[in-house]
Amino acid sequence: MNAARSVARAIDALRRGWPIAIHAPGEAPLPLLAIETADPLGVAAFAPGGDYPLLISSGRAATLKLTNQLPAADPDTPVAIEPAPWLDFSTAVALADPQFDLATPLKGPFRTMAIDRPVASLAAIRLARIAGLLPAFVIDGRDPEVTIDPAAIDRHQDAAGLHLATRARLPVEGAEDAEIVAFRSPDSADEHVALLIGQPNGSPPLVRLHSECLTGDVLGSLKCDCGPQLRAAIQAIRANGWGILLYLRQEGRGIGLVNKLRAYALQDQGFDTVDANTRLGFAVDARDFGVAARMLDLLGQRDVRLLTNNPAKVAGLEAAGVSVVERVPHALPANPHNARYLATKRDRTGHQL
Ligand SMILES: Nc1nc2c(ncn2[C@@H]2O[C@H](COP(=O)(O)OP(=O)(O)OP(=O)(O)O)[C@@H](O)[C@H]2O)c(=O)[nH]1
Ligand SMILES: [Zn+2]
Repeated sequence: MNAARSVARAIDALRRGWPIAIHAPGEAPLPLLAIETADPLGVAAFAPGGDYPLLISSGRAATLKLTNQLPAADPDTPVAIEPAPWLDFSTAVALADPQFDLATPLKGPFRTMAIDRPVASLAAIRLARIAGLLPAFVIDGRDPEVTIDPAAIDRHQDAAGLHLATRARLPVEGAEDAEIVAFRSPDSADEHVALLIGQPNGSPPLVRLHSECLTGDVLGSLKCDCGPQLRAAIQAIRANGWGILLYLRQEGRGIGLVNKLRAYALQDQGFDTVDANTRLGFAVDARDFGVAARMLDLLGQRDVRLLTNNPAKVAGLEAAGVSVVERVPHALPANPHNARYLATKRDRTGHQL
């Protein structure tokens, strides 16, 4: 089966609570069922013996103190938990979902076990993020119908298939001469867009990489700085003469809307934006700026002036072959609701604010 189709089928199955199996070359198949969408009947059908191991990510395992270590350098690193008589469905949910961490003490003890299918296990954690689900699975049940090769999941992340789909004039507030360009890829359903503002004048464009933030961009959330940054970027590009705003469909720094809102719920409990992502089992920043580099390439731009406070964006673009000739700061005034978020970005994720 075509790789893109197999990823789409696997995502669909996981989101419906159906099992899938990951077949990595040279490894035994890894059957799995996402805990978030499972129910007791589904688990009983998948693992009729009632004795099943779980697979979670290292950040979640470190939060649960299941490993005597900090999260692994690659936060997608998988950790397997041994079957135990007290590991029932509600305990599996508690291991997967941090929302009740503070309220309910976990039954236990839980022991980790060696990962015998490392390629498939890592692919499972990545697939959960792509599907917008918590990275936690019941594993080693009955061999399911839907199967997927980890190479298909890697391809899903690859920007090479991205192409220009269409373009049109789009007058926007602050830039009435703008043009919108939409991109598509056969490997992923995300439709990224670029807003081209002003006319090229021979100098490198002023570029803003904006990651989707439904709450900030559309609803006017005061918890982050996305909405004001989006509008200020259009103004700054217009004032510069010309440039490009890339609107990247990487909601929640790449973990998806629902997981971002789970992170917000953890922030309501007092965790900061960094620890909230880790408790959920995700990387602090799961974005891939290769997509942005490919869009710039398709627009014929290899040298850019980048509007950002985030050195990781500069590094990510450079690693993907774009030359960032200048970083232009893009800080906006704080409000009482986002002051801590901005301070965390400055103190913990290297933002130059
Ligand atoms: N996971 C998570 N994502 C968040 C949170 N707050 C905002 N975001 C997401 O962060 C992204 C916005 O980050 P950006 O403004 O593009 O980038 P940045 O890394 O802050 O760097 P700048 O270019 O300096 O703004 C959007 O996808 C938001 O949805 C949060 O608390 N948790
Ligand atoms: Zn935001």
